[in-house]
Amino acid sequence: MDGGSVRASLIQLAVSDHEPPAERRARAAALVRAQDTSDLVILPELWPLGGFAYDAWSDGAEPLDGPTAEAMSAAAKAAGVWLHAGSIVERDPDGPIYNTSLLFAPDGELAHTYRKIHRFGFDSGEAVVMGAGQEIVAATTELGTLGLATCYDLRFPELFRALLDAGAELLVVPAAWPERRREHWTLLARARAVEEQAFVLACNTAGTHGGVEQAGHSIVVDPWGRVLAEAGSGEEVLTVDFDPAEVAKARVEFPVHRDRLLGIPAPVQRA
Ligand SMILES: O=C(O)CCC(=O)C(=O)O
Repeated sequence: MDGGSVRASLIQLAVSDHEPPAERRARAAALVRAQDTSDLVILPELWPLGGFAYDAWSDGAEPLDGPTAEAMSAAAKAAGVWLHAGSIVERDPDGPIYNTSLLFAPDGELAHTYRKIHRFGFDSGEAVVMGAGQEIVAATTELGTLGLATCYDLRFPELFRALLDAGAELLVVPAAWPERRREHWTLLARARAVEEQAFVLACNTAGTHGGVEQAGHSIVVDPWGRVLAEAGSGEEVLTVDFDPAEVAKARVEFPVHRDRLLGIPAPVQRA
């Protein structure tokens, strides 16, 4: 952090079916280590196995001290950054598998985890084979308070309102969002930034896996809904500098949250 400014790097990793997870893990770790001038580094959702590679999840699931966590902890420490390492398929020895995000501190400690609350897939995939997270996670760091959400969560404004109430200033959203609905991705990222008057740092996947082309277009939006940076479709590292103090300033300058109706009146029944 330099004079109030935070540098964030979003690693929009390409995920394909032909790259073995161990190779992708080594590649991701090298990319994280290279971001040693950043304060915060972010990877996408389920990048070790693939967000749509359902068949690989059961065998490839890993515990919170598994190979991905180990590699990411070492990479965060080597680069000296806060690392939101995207999410893994977490094997809970006492329960189902989960879509779990990992946040590492600059000393390599696993500071927070977040199990995705809204599972995507309706009657298939994640919605069927994974457990749902039950906890809202807002992580206090020297960069600001990070509100954690994952991919499909972006469609549920009530989660982001709860993150606001928990103090979130930077909303971090790793994703494996398909190209087919790319307009929704950028629109919802901006909507959440405007509603919560917060920065949104949304890191998507590139490439094609499990037969699903990914949208890329990772995006960083400021509390006024302005797009500070947006990636293209392929693999890239999107780096942006911003001042987290802009959140408090925006909330004072345009104090919309003051007008929240916490007890919305019941609908009027008409005969
Ligand atoms: O909501 C969408 O359109 C995509 C969500 C998704 O792909 C996911 O949550 O993994």
